[in-house]
Amino acid sequence: MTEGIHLISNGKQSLEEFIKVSKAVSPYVNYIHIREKHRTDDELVEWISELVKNDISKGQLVMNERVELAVRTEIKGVQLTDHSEDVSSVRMKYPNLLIGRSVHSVEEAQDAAISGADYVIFGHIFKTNSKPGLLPRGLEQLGHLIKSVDIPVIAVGGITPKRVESVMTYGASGVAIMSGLIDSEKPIEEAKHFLGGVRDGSSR
Ligand SMILES: Cc1nc(C(=O)O)sc1CCOP(=O)(O)O
Repeated sequence: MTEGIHLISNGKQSLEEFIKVSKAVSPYVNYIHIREKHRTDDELVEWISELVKNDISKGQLVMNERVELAVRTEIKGVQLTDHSEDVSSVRMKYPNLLIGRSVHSVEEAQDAAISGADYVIFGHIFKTNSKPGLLPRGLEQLGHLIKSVDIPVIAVGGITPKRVESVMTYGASGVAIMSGLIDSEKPIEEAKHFLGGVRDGSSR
């Protein structure tokens, strides 16, 4: 299942800081994405092994872009982008790997779906400091994109607990969150709010 809550690392925390947040929120989130573009493969292998030592399941971990590293470390999945290997070639090589694709248009989403992605992440929906200077795409575009594909669409960008219900009402299967959990002073409380929103929104 790809629905629910995806936590995404912000590329700015130390491993220790990220482990702290991950441990706190892991009971409330479905997936934990390691999105640390500037780090070496060796560093990321260490991230995975330390997260696992801290009771984060490999089944919860998703690696941004680095497919071979995800396969080698036997974690759950990869999040592909327009800079990474194609969905179709990854799907052909690794039939059982969870494959998400980050998309920014209906065309990209449809291509990902046809190519065998399990889900797409679409954004950014709301204005967010994590994507400075770029116009948000908004709920209407989210709703339109969701209707144009038959795989789950996860909403990303400026997601707060209060906004979860609105994206779920537009048909999202879940939300991906960076600052809403990473920068929170009370990540457990915040994660519970996010989870409440996802549950209420999806039961509509
Ligand atoms: C990782 C990411 N991808 C986006 C996209 O639009 O594809 S927006 C984003 C950052 C989301 O951060 P926050 O939860 O702090 O708004």
